[in-house]
Amino acid sequence: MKITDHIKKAKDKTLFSFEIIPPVKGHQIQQLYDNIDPLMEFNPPFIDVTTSREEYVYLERDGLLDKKLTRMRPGTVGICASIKHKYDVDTVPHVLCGGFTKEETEYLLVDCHYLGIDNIMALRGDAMKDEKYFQPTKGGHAYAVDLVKQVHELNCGNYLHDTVDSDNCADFCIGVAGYPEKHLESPSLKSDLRRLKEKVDAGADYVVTQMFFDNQKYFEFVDAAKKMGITIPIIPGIKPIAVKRHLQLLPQVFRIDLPQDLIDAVDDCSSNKDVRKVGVEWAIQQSKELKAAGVPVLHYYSMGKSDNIKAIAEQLF
Ligand SMILES: NC(=O)C1=CN([C@@H]2O[C@H](COP(=O)(O)OP(=O)(O)OC[C@H]3O[C@@H](n4cnc5c(N)ncnc54)[C@H](O)[C@@H]3O)[C@@H](O)[C@H]2O)C=CC1
Ligand SMILES: Nc1nc(=O)c2c([nH]1)NC[C@@H]1CN(c3ccc(C(=O)N[C@@H](CCC(=O)O)C(=O)O)cc3)CN21
Repeated sequence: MKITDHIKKAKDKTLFSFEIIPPVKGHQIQQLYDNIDPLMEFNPPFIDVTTSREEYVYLERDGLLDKKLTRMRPGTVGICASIKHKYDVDTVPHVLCGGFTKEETEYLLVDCHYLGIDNIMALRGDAMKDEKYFQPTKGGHAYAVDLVKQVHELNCGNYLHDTVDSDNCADFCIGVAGYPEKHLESPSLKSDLRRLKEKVDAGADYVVTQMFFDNQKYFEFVDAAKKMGITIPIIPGIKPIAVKRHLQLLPQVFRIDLPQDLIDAVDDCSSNKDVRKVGVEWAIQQSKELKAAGVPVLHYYSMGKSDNIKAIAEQLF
């Protein structure tokens, strides 16, 4: 079922969802299930599965270093299919521009259609680890808006190189990313919102936000988006701080600000076990306020061990 239909069906009730990252290849999918199992009692209507960029690895061969390009965490669509089958929930694969040609993306979308996947998160993707800026892949899209257009066209039976007149067209519901504190490459929040509006006009059905730790930023973003004519659901993304290092890492990687009270509380912790507790408590307070404001879904970035997401969900769902 489409995310937008889940939201409509829930009426004014706030739904619970989360996001997971595929295991490093060669590792067991059971690890993933072990972290999903405890969250299923909160009835997530959907689970997102991220896609990681390919990266360079250096292999030693006969005393020389051989540079190879490889994807460390492949399997997004397969994991979506297996989770959908095992738990009977909708799954949302993250589809990236970076690392894929348009043709590869078309085939991936066809797989999703055959697998009964109804939702696609359309993203540009980050720069590769050793690149300073995002470089479009040869034959691939440069911006998420172009990927949204491709999915939208495919929904209409318009493939890249042929049109199919069929009553069995895909009908993907399309999610896109939004940035309450603007995307790192954008010159201003307003320019970034204009880009978001372009994605909506191209066919996006809902937005999931970048993590934020100050709800005011989300509320202002939603207001500004509405003023710009964006009326689709804007789902807040929540990440509980888990280790002291997140104080530096999260602002650096995601270009978001942390409120001083949260920084002080984490600084006062003598162990990462205490930091995890502070992170959970902060996320609970954030979630309660967002739920009271009537957000459609609370979407958690789990990305690993799910004990903290469970502790939050227990207080809210
Ligand atoms: N791997 C994953 O699962 C996830 C990744 N992300 C990351 O979020 C980041 C951005 O992705 P999206 O928001 O989907 O990308 P996007 O293409 O919508 O925007 C990327 C940047 O380009 C700008 N932009 C957009 N269209 C433009 C145009 N025509 N001309 C000039 N600038 C333009 C935007 O303002 C923004 O700064 C990436 O770093 C992506 O990987 C976000 C969520 C999940
Ligand atoms: N720019 C960007 N890239 C992404 O891949 C991404 C977003 N934003 N925002 C939405 C989701 C959330 N994602 C993530 C990815 C990693 C962590 C995370 O906490 N990672 C490390 C710290 C960061 C690092 O070392 O690179 C961790 O400690 O778990 C959280 C959310 C993936 N998505």
